[in-house]
Amino acid sequence: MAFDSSGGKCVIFSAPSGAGKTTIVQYLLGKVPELAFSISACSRDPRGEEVDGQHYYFLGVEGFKKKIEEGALAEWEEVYTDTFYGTLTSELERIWAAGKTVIFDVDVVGGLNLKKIIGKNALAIFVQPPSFEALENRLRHRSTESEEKIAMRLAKAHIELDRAPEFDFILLNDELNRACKEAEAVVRKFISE
Ligand SMILES: Nc1ncnc2c1ncn2[C@@H]1O[C@H](COP(=O)(O)OP(=O)(O)OP(=O)(O)O)[C@@H](O)[C@H]1O
Ligand SMILES: Nc1nc2c(ncn2[C@@H]2O[C@H](COP(=O)(O)O)[C@@H](O)[C@H]2O)c(=O)[nH]1
Repeated sequence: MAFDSSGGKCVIFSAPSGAGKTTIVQYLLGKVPELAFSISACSRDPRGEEVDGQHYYFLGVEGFKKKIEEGALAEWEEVYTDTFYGTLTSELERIWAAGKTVIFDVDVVGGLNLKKIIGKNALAIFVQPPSFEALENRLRHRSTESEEKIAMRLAKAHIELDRAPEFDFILLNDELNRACKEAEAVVRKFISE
C-alpha cells in the first residue's frame, strides 16, 4: 500500500537476534518522550509475558496473510521459516498523527527496507555486538529459544553482520549503560534537527 512517507520522522534499530536492540529501544522509550514504538504484526504466538497490542499484534499465519492481501503492511518478511513479521502502515500513520517520532525494532533486512521507503526522514541504526561469541552467549542466556531456533538465528546473524555499513550509524553494544547513553544522544540529535 502506498503511504505518505513525509508524515514524520523514524528511528530504526536493527541487529541480529540477541544483539540487544530491544533492550536499547525499551531504554529509549523510557527516556525520550518524543518517541513512540511501532508495534509490529507477527504470525508467531506470544512468548512469556508478551501482550497482544503492546509487544506485537499477534495475528497468526492466516491473519497475517490477510493483512498482506489487503496491502496493509509497509514492509513484511518471513524472518524465520513460517514466521512472518511486518510493519502496519496504520502504525506509522497513528504515531505521526500524534506528532511523535516512530521507533522501530526490526530485523536487518526489514530495517534497510524501511530506510529505503522512508528516505531522509529515517535514521537507521545498526546495533553491533562486541563479538559473535557475545551474541551467542546473550541469545543463550536469554533462554527464550530452543537450540534449533538459536542455531537458525546465529546462521542468519553471519549474513546480517556484513550489512552493518549500509546503516546510517553503527552502535557498539559492548557495555549496556554506555551503549544506551550513546543511543540516546544520537536519537535526541536526530529528533532536534
Ligand atoms: N550490553 C549487553 N551486555 C550484556 N547483555 C546484554 C547487553 N545488551 C543486551 N543484553 C542481553 O542480551 C539478551 C538479548 O537482548 P535483546 O532481547 O534486547 O536482543 P534483540 O536484539 O532484541 O533480539 P531479538 O531480535 O531476538 O528480539 C537479553 O537477555 C539482554 O538482557
Ligand atoms: N522485518 C521485520 N522484522 C521484524 C518486525 N518486528 C520484529 N521483527 C524482527 O523479527 C525478529 C524476531 O523477533 P522475536 O520477537 O521473535 O525475537 C527480530 O529480529 C525482530 O527485530 C517487523 O515489523 N518487520
